[in-house]
Amino acid sequence: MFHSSFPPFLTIALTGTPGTGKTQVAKLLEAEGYQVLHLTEFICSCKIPVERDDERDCNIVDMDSLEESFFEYQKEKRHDFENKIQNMSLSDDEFIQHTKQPKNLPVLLVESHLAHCLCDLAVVLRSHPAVLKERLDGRGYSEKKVQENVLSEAIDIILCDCFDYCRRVYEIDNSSQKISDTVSCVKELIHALYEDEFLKFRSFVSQMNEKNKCKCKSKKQNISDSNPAQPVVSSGFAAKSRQDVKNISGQDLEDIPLAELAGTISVIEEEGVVVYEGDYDDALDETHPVLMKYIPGKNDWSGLVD
Ligand SMILES: Nc1ncnc2c1ncn2[C@@H]1O[C@H](COP(=O)(O)OP(=O)(O)O)[C@@H](O)[C@H]1O
Repeated sequence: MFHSSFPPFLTIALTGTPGTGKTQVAKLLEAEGYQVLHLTEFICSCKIPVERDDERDCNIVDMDSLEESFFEYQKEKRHDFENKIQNMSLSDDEFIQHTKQPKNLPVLLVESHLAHCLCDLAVVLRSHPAVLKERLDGRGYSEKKVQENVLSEAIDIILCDCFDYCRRVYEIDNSSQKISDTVSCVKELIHALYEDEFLKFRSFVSQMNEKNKCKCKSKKQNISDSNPAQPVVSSGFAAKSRQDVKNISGQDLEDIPLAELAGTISVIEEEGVVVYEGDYDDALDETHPVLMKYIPGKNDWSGLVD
């Protein structure tokens, strides 16, 4: 019999271009009791090797070393969670109720523009380039650094990156939101995501038991196999605001090979919306990432919860 005594413990990336609000949102969630890892602080406290790139005015982190330390940390967090629920005997419904309390939600939210490289689920905070520029101008960054970040947001660099690493990707556009609304969006999303992963996991376990198949390779892989292949549509700032971005950053997007910047995913513009059509197979073990745009109060979770 396939047996799993513990429900899943998830790590979810809270990622986005600098200035999109990751740190502030994560701090507010932490204050409510959610488990948050601020990756920049973690990199310092674990003494992960970092090289300075003076030309681009940024730090380059040794990702192998970061991965190693992060997976150890994640393992500890999962063990803590398993120890906590070890002696509770809750039905599935009771367990889901239990997780409604932030401190009981078995989710580690990892906040950083690198977080999606370490997690297989991602929430991407997005801000319109004009809004982002205003926020970054107030930070005392060099003009070049502001331009680079604004451009990166305009052409969905972080979002595209997420498709290389994550099996489920969600974006929240906070350009015209109050920060408290963004926090509510993230909360609703991570609870719904947990419930969905939990139900899929349970259904997987019972299917395995029914069929009495012990040969499953990995729980995670099988759960993600049930995601349907879908074309992915982004908020497409690049397409909507080519001229805006040119005005703001002084760079002409016409000169930039978008598909090249977007890595393995080719970018096609269709009627003002950027459609990503990708051959994700190599990067994602034949699974297809699912991108959902979060619209406050309007999301239909039926596509998410089976
Ligand atoms: N809806 C919003 N969501 C997130 N941040 C917002 C929002 N509106 C304004 N902000 C402001 O944008 C800034 C984002 O900064 P920060 O959280 O440090 O971004 P990051 O960590 O992504 O670099 C903060 O000053 C925050 O108060």
